Amino acid sequence: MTSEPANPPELKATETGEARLPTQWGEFRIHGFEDAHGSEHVALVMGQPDAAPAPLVRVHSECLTGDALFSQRCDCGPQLEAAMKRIGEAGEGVLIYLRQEGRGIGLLNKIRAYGVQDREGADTVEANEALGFAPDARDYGVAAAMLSTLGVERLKLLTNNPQKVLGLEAAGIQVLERLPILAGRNPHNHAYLETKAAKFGHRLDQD
Ligand SMILES: Nc1nc2c(ncn2[C@@H]2O[C@H](COP(=O)(O)OP(=O)(O)OP(=O)(O)O)[C@@H](O)[C@H]2O)c(=O)[nH]1
Repeated sequence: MTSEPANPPELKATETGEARLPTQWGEFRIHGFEDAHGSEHVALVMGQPDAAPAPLVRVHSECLTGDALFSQRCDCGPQLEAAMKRIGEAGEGVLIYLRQEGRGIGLLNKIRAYGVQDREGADTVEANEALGFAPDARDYGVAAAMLSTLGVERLKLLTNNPQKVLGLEAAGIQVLERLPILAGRNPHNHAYLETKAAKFGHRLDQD
């Protein structure tokens, strides 16, 4: 018996519309959502995950530099591609794309944090703190609300981040299994990945 989530997911995201989204990994349906702060998020849905006992799900936080601009400072772009490919191969699943850029501090602040890293040799946590931000300001309640709306409350999660598992579970989602997603390691993101493992407990050991 689990206690009630502190923030009921149904209060946190409103679905605004859906449409076809053909991709190189197959056809998804894209669902738009707006959260209580007016931020816009999307879910890509393939197959009938609401009818599956535990569909494959990726909850991906926005990274404009990695997802769209091919940055090698992080592993975000290759992880996004790997997740879409795995859902495509499974023929079923959900990719939640959360607009929580820069672990929730926003694009412009992430670029300032990159500057602190470049100038001072700070790691990603130290750079956030030097600018007065928490190391990770994300909230997975919105993702949980989106998943609940899509009828997916028990799932297998593609992530290396144990905080993501705990965050979703705290918001009422049952994560039956954590599946590693190891992609995009390169010489420019070595320190970034090591900091994730050392300071956030990311599981990168299956690489
Ligand atoms: N503040 C900050 N954010 C960063 C930096 N590098 C990448 N990010 C952000 O980190 C987030 C990474 O998100 P995800 O890939 O969903 O998640 P994760 O916590 O790495 O965990 P995984 O599920 O294992 O990938 C994105 O929002 C990026 O914009 C950085 O140096 N500083």
